[in-house]
Amino acid sequence: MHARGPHPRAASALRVAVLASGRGSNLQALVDARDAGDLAIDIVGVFSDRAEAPVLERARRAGIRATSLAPAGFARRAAFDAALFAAVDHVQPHLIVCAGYMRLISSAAVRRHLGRMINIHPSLLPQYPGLDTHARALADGATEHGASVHFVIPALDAGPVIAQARVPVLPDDDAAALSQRVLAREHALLVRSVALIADGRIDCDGGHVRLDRSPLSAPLQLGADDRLHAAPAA
Ligand SMILES: Nc1nc2c(c(=O)[nH]1)N[C@@H](CN(C=O)c1ccc(C(=O)N[C@@H](CCC(=O)O)C(=O)O)cc1)CN2
Ligand SMILES: NCC(=O)N[C@@H]1O[C@H](COP(=O)([O-])[O-])[C@@H](O)[C@H]1O
Repeated sequence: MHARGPHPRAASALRVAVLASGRGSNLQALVDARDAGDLAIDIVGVFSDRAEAPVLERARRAGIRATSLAPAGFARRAAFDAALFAAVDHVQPHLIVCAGYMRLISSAAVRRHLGRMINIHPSLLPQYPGLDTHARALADGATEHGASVHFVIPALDAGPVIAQARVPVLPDDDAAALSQRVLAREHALLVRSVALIADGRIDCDGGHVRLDRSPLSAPLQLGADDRLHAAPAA
């Protein structure tokens, strides 16, 4: 990939809001990369649907605004999403990162943020959208598994894929072992993907991922060097 000039927004860091429901190791990877000077982002807020999610404490420890909203307080999914994204929009993010956010986001909310919302998913999409991906891969006898970073569209886990990380499935793997091996690669995958967006090198145009303003023919691949590389020609 040839280096290009930074995005016109280079004067200010990419404002990133994170949506998460769980332990927050992917958020932590973004925080650590930011603090190490490896990622030019300003994490402007972390938002969760679960008040007890450990990700919120990670955010607070990092000095990041942490907000939770209980879906039980809303009659409909769309009403919950309207309230949640009103809080998200209030911090004016350039990019929203779903990092273990375990709710289907209503179409209206997705459409308002099309091209500005990404998700990290624990499978090699389009394989295994949805939940329980590791158990499903094992049940199928898959020999390879991994994670994908994709732009979010209304259809679940169906948006254009930016980058993937691949891991082997080992004969004695159970879902826990496989998920740990995948998770260990997710952190670099997410950091590098967000870095390309922050540098203005990756965007989404008409439902297609572009790298340096040219259509990306296949997802970038995370190498052993923890950097993203063009997929080998088929
Ligand atoms: N409209 C979209 N919303 C979301 C997407 C997306 O691509 N389009 N990605 C997800 C993240 N995700 C997988 O990566 C995912 C999240 C939630 C679910 C799901 O079935 N959730 C259930 C509740 C499950 C539970 O509470 O344990 C639900 O919302 O009813 C599947 C996949 C983020 N949202
Ligand atoms: N369908 C969405 C989904 O399953 N996302 C997955 O949730 C985990 C969150 O871990 P973390 O809270 O430690 O970042 C990650 O493995 C991520 O891929």
